[in-house]
Amino acid sequence: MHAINSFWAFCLNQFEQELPPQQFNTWIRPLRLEGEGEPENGLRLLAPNGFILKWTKERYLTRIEELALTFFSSPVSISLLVAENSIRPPLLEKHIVSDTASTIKSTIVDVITTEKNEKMSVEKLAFYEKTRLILNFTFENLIVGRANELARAAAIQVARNPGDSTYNPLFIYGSTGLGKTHLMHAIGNYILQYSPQTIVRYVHAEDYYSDVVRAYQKKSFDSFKKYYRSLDVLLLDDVQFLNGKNRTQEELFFVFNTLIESHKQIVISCDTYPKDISGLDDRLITRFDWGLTVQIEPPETEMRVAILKKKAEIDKITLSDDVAFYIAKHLRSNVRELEGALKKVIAFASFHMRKIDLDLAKESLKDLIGAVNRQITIENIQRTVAEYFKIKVSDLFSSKRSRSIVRPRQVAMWLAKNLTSKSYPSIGESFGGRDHTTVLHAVRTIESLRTEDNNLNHDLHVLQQILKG
Ligand SMILES: Nc1ncnc2c1ncn2[C@@H]1O[C@H](COP(=O)(O)OP(=O)(O)OP(=O)(O)O)[C@@H](O)[C@H]1O
Repeated sequence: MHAINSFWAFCLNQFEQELPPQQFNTWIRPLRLEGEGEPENGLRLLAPNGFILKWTKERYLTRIEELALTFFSSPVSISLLVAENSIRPPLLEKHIVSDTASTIKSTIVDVITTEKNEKMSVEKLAFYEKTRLILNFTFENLIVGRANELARAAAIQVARNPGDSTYNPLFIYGSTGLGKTHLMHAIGNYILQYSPQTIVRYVHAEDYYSDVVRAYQKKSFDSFKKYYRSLDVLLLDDVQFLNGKNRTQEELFFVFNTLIESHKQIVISCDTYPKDISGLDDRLITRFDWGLTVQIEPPETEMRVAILKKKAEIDKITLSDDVAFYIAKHLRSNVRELEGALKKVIAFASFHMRKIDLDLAKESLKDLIGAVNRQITIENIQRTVAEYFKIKVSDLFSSKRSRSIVRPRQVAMWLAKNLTSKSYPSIGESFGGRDHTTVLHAVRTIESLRTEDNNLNHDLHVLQQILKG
């Protein structure tokens, strides 16, 4: 691999660890390296459009420069440019000319127009950001197989005819990491591609809940309601997170009714079938069943291989069949895990300046695959953490709130999330019947603390080594 390619693989890996996935996927992942070459010629990064260019320059360029200094031990010139053949929605020109209807419409059109001239106000950028759509999550990038063909077909119908009552709401369910979020973003991206004036908003249920709380605190319920009720397409992800949040559910109930009555499209994702969602108002559950409910199942081996090849192709990496089969054979439960493995292989190859072959894949994944085969259990994690921090296992289940207990408990939850395939609710259950939001909070706390706390990082490292054996 060329030095610059290796550096960019290193950079991607680094950003992925430092940024929340949403930010990484939106701003860093779409950047492409121009050409290949030696560091003396500098690093040229291509952004697919003006917004990404501006945003990345403002927020991440300094960090890329720092990483270059670490990697090459000398400064490297870095230029960020808009890709010349950046993809534009086919109907865009028509919309730009003909669409003068409302301020919101023209704002979107303005934002898109600026891809050419790069003159962009922060408000417009923020407005665009409001859709929260990950540009790479498209139908083109989604591999189809038996596991998701029905869900994908339904999603395409929705994207072509948003608001059609046969598919409204579209309810997509399946366990974690199987592509529900990807499919929702694909719907949003497709609609905006062909009809950029549509007001599309992707929102994770946790963020919807935060919006409700903020509206309460700021006494801005009117604008909250107005905003959500003005959407043409609402994509609500992981609705199971609204478990027990009654006030938020009530708000959603009204939004739901308003949108459906005015033939606006709603797409919802969840980890279970509507009737199995716990802690959710029956009125909502019944409504979730009004349109079409589709499931995504874990992909079979051939589909896992195809997904790996597609991901490699997006990253401009050649992946031979034997390597793809090796990874697909060993990691079966979800696609996110597969992607993680592929990234590990790519990073390993770039660090060691080696080509990706079966030996390298085996070497770079021996910990991961060993760990999966050894089946790390939550009980095992609890025992190991208790021993390590010299507390009792029962303290991890208890409601004690002293710091000496709370932190190990959070660490144990973080390890459970990272080393097992258990969902947040099931981890909560294993820690004395706690709510999944407690687990989510613990995982986020540890994620954020570890970036600045070296001792904590060390503890996490050692514990993972012990658990992986
Ligand atoms: N069929 C597929 N083809 C290509 N990539 C896929 C496919 N299914 C899933 N992925 C990828 O797997 C990763 C995880 O998918 P995603 O986040 O959509 O899962 P999810 O079902 O929403 O998970 P969660 O319930 O944890 O939110 C994403 O990077 C997505 O692009």
